[in-house]
Formats: sequence, C-alpha cells, structure tokens
Amino acid sequence: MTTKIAAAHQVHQILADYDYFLFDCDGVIWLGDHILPHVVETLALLKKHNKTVFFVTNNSSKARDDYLEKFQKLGIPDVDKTEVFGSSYALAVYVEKILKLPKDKKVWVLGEAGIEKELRALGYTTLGGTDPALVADGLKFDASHPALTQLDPDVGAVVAGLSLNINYLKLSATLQYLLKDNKTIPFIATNIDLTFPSKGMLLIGAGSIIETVSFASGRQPDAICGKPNLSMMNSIKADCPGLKENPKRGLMVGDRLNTDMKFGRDGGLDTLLVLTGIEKEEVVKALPSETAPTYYADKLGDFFELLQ
Ligand SMILES: O=C(O)[C@H](O)[C@H](O)COP(=O)(O)O
Repeated sequence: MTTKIAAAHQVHQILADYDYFLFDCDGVIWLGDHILPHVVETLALLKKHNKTVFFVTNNSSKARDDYLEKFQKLGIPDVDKTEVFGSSYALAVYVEKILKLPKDKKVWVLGEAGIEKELRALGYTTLGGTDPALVADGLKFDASHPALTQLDPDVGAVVAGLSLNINYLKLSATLQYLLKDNKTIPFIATNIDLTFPSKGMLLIGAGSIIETVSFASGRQPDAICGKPNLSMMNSIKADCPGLKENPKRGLMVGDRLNTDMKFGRDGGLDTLLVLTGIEKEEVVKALPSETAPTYYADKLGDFFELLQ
C-alpha cells in the first residue's frame, strides 16, 4: 500500500519526518536539458529547512564536474561535488578499489565522456569511448578496422554504460575484448536501466546497450555499479553518518521501481516515486506492499506547489 502526496499537511509531515533526501536526476529533477516544474523551488524549500540533499544518478554520460555545470545551468545553485553520486564515478571507484586494476592496465570503454573522465581522474588510460576514430562522419563499417583487428594487449577491464553515439564498430570492438583471453577480462557495467526518460519520449537506456554485448558474448557483467547496487548507498552513508545511523530519516526520491525504489528500500530508507519519468500510476497503485514505494506523487515540484 502506498500513499499519494496530494495535500499540504502531507508535505509538512514529510518535512518533519525526514532529514536526508536522495534524488534521482533523469525523470525527477530534469528530462534531458529541461528542468521539471518547480523543482528549483522545492530544492530551495528543503535547503531552507536545513535538509541534507544528495543527487544519485545512474546516467554515466557525465562526470561529477559536468553535473555541477548542469545544475548551475538549470538554475540549481550551490550544489557541491560531494552531493553528487553518479554511476560513472561509482564505476571508476569500483575499478580502482574493488577490482584493484593496476594503473598500467588500460580500460576499454563502451560509453561516453563521463566514464572516461572519472577513470582518468584516478590515473587510468582509457580506450574506445569517445575516440573520434570510432565515430568519424561517414564512417562505414569495415571488419579490418584496427579497433577490431589490433586489440590492445594491455586492456585489463571492459566497462560499459550509456553510449549515446553507439555504432556497430564500437559494439563489435567491445565484443572482441569480452571474448579475448577466454572471456577473462573483467566486465563492469554502470547500470541496468533499460530505457532513458527524455522529454516526451523514452530512449534506449544503458541496460539495453549492455544487454547487447552481454548477449553476444554470453557473459553477464561481473559488477553493476549504479543503483540499485548498495555500494553507492554505502558511499553516501560513509559521507553522511546521520543517514548511516538512522536510515529511516532518509527518503529516496526516484522515478523507476527496479533501480531507484529498490536502492532506497534495500538501503533501509523510505521511498517516494514520482510519475514524471518511467512508471505509471496504475502500476504503482497495484504493487504489493513489499515493493510499493512508501509514497508517490505526480511530480517533485508538488512539494512546493502544495504549500502555496
Ligand atoms: O539509461 C540510463 O543510463 C538511465 O536511463 C538514466 O541515465 C538513468 O539516470 P537516473 O534516472 O538515475 O538519473
């Protein structure tokens, strides 16, 4: 059973019950480059009430510094890098801390600049990714392309995420590394979102791209670093002892059940689903209590609007 937030007294109750607000971004804060209605005012309201806010996004196309620019551009001021947790950053930390990939090993990237930047910031050399040789204008597929025929022997990990400039060459080159050395090169993914909410439509999500190379290689990723993986939650809790001690004072706000809501629930937080991204109200209302969000709302901006 879930409760719809539709009245001012419910917003007051939420402000009284929670100190820590974790926000998903695509489909909650913005759709592409469009900020959703009254999000700026809602975030300002939370700051006014001294709430702690984190932005937790599975979108790996940007690094944390790029997100700071995006927040600024969309009129959300004063976001600090420590408040932004992206799957590109989570993946880079995984490669360094969990996989312990030596820095003289290279990383093959199926994805965008966000992953490359976060890996390079930790001292890794990346291949693939946004390399212009793989996306040149008018490039026709050629099975003798060096990306397919001259595999780099120093590649020690294959990472995959949202790839907005995907093509057959990039997918096929990724497949070569996944098959190489009897399929032993570690395969790390950012996230499992099958679709990507954009203004007025759904686009192909990172999960669908990763599924393509998984299917072709017969391999599943060795790790998926974004939501709902709890290593991201543990990093947030490590930076926020209050949330760690009392997760029930935390509210995870998202638009997708199998990533955002599961992430919040598994982390011991209460959850709020907004209907501006992936899920539909009739689905949410019919969920059994184990998977239903604590609350749902038409949009995040309702917090502000209901108090007017
Ligand atoms: O396909 C993807 O990577 C996701 O749909 C998308 O970018 C998720 O971002 P989030 O909703 O976590 O901000």
